[in-house]
Amino acid sequence: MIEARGLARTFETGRGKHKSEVVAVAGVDIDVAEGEIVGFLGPNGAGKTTTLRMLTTLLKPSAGRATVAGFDLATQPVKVRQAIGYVSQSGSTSRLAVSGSEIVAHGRLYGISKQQAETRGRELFDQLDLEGLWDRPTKTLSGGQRRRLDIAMGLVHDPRLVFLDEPTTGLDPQARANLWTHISDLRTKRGSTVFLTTHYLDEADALCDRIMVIDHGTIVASDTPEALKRKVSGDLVALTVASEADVSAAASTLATVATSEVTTDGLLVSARVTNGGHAMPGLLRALDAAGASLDSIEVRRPTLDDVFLTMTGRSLRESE
Ligand SMILES: Nc1ncnc2c1ncn2[C@@H]1O[C@H](COP(=O)(O)OP(=O)(O)OP(=O)(O)O)[C@@H](O)[C@H]1O
Repeated sequence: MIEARGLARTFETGRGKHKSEVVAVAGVDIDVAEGEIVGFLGPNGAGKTTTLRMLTTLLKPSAGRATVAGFDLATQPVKVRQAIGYVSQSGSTSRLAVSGSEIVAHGRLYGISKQQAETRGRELFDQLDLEGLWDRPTKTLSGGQRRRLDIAMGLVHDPRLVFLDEPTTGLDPQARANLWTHISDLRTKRGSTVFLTTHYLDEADALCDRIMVIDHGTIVASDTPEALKRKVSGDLVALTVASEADVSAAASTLATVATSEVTTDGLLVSARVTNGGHAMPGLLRALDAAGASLDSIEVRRPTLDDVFLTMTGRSLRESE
């Protein structure tokens, strides 16, 4: 569905002697198969939106080439546009419009008849939990309803490939989880391929078959969420000791089973351990024998944030 090679974009900023270049996307290769839900993850300013805007023909690449939905980005941009749906970060619904007429007008822009657009629009309202809102002014919709209307607009011409730019930003947790269900339904009920950007790790984890991580305009990882997490060696074991006097005994005992360096922060002593749950009984006995008193112990499976940390040396949350 998407095959991009060396896709790059630089921007010129400033004037005269203040002129400089910003490398927004440094040359990325992207492959997305039919029916996949792929998440494009990265901190603010990493190059997600710029990549999406290039793939949707809204921005000319400075270098590289791509085929999108079977058409060449450079030579067949109109065909690409007709074959894809794009839901931007800010959405495209006017606040002054009425929901149903907005979607019909949008369908007309794609060259489908008024009647076809109305039939498709009502079907999408049904699928996206917007029943009863056809005649409602868009300004009276809740944030979640408005976002789902944006998605319906992006789907009215029945595209095989849908691009969603940060679909759940600004929604409350319940509306986000609800939208995730609708996004996975796009694949199961409509057979759509979905390429979405997000900075929410839980969203990428819950929704995507595959995740591509972009940082400073370069793709630093691309795999299933599970495979990415497996690349981080070991679970995090975090011990909170009872007093400062226990720190050194706890640290040296943890070091005997750790696969990473042991770090200490106040009363917290932590390290990565292969199969943390399995190592726990032996570790507790050894801590006891070493005379280290504990307040609490936590074993945490690697998260996508740990993946980002391993790949880039900083936390995705920090970099935001
Ligand atoms: N029109 C422009 N002119 C100059 N610089 C730009 C322009 N558009 C984007 N950039 C720069 O390119 C880089 C990538 O921006 P982009 O919007 O693609 O990031 P992003 O990953 O989508 O970020 P966010 O999560 O904040 O939306 C940033 O440094 C940004 O400031």
